[in-house]
Amino acid sequence: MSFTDSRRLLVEAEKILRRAVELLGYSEDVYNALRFPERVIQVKIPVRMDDGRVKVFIGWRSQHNSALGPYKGGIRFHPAVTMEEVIALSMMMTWKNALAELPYGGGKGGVKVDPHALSKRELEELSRGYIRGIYKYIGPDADIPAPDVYTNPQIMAWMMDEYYRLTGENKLGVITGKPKLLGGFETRIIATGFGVAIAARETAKKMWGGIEGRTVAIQGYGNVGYYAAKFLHEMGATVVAVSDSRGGIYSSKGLNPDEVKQVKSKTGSVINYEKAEKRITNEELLELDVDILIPAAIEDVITEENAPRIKAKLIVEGANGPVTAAADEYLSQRGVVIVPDILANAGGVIMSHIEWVDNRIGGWISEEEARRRLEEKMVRSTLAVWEFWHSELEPGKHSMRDAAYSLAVKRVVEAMQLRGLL
Ligand SMILES: NC(=O)C1=CN([C@@H]2O[C@H](COP(=O)(O)OP(=O)(O)OC[C@H]3O[C@@H](n4cnc5c(N)ncnc54)[C@H](OP(=O)(O)O)[C@@H]3O)[C@@H](O)[C@H]2O)C=CC1
Ligand SMILES: O=C(O)CCC(=O)C(=O)O
Repeated sequence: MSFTDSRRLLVEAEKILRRAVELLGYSEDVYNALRFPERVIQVKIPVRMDDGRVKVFIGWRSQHNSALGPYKGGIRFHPAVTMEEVIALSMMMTWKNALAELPYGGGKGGVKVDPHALSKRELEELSRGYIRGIYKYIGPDADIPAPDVYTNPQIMAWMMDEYYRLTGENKLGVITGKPKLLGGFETRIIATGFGVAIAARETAKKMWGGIEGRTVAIQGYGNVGYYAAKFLHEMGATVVAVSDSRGGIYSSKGLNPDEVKQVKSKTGSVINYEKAEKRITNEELLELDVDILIPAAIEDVITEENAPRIKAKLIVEGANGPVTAAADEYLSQRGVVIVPDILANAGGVIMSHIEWVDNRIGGWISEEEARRRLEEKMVRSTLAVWEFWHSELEPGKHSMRDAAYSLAVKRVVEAMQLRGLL
């Protein structure tokens, strides 16, 4: 399991798109019109390190499709980021934004770097350098970045400020996921994990009548994994296992997500939580006999190889691309319900949209209102996909991913047709 084979994510994204295009009865021309990004910007970022030498980092911004509005999607700082990975993630943003009925196209950014190895000053230099490379192509009506893996509100603040220095335009809406003082919302921090928990709860209601008492295993204890655990625990589910990059822990009676978080903050990893019954590996976590499995770390963790050993009846994709197309088909045919990433983890971008609207109208939306709208939209999207799956497709033959992609791809194609692009 690693970020390394990143070409694979693009291959997977193309496979899923092809399946949706075929299901919708569109031609090869339509597939090609949707497959390639509209623009990919490569950025070379020289950073003066604390020891005096200049180190060069490479980053990208992929702008996949703008039929429904400005490009929108996060920026990832990770040592294994590649251009292909960023393109694949930007394509997934196109479908995610369309499915959530947001007025956005899809974009994504990434810098190949281990941010944990940088000092605060070096990280600021890198963040500002990235914006110097892409500022001509972004803006509140052009492309609106946000946080993703290993980026955070402070990084968004530096990036927004750099945009202002370069353009003279102090536009808060150029970037979302900012600190509260700079037009952000505290709700953005919890939004993706909260949304994952809502998608799980609504699907569990359909499958079992409710989520109370259902056992849950979560891979990844960062922004998405921790808040998914916290809210599922509050909803009455039993979180029996969690993990991070150093491994996982298991407790049959359930873990307290906040206590585990405190231990991780103090010691660096969930594995140091002493009240757990035992330590487990990330591979073991995925194969636990639980009701609900939430991969919320990295892509491609459930593949043809381990799919036969997966025991969960419901998988909710917190991460982007954690289940390969082949594993999705195999598990769906076995009756496992998989809530796809473009639906399950849309809470982050839904909240980003609320922040962007608020920035443009001068700051009127309260945290309470934002959270209410976020929950309402997540419930509506989840139920819409479920209903479409059951009324228009054949569960068993088609997966919930097929339903979500059909709805999303159709919206993008229709927008392109209206614009005269198809
Ligand atoms: N943040 C957001 O709003 C959104 C995020 N996503 C997706 O969710 C996923 C997680 O993002 P996010 O929570 O923000 O990222 P974070 O950087 O906050 O957390 C990532 C977590 O994954 C863990 N991890 C990293 N590598 C591995 C590995 N090889 N095995 C197991 N765990 C690993 C990390 O461990 P450690 O703590 O030890 O570093 C960390 O706990 C990504 O796919 C991202 O694209 C999707 C939509 C929105
Ligand atoms: O909030 C945003 O715009 C970023 C969301 C994102 O990158 C994602 O959903 O993967």
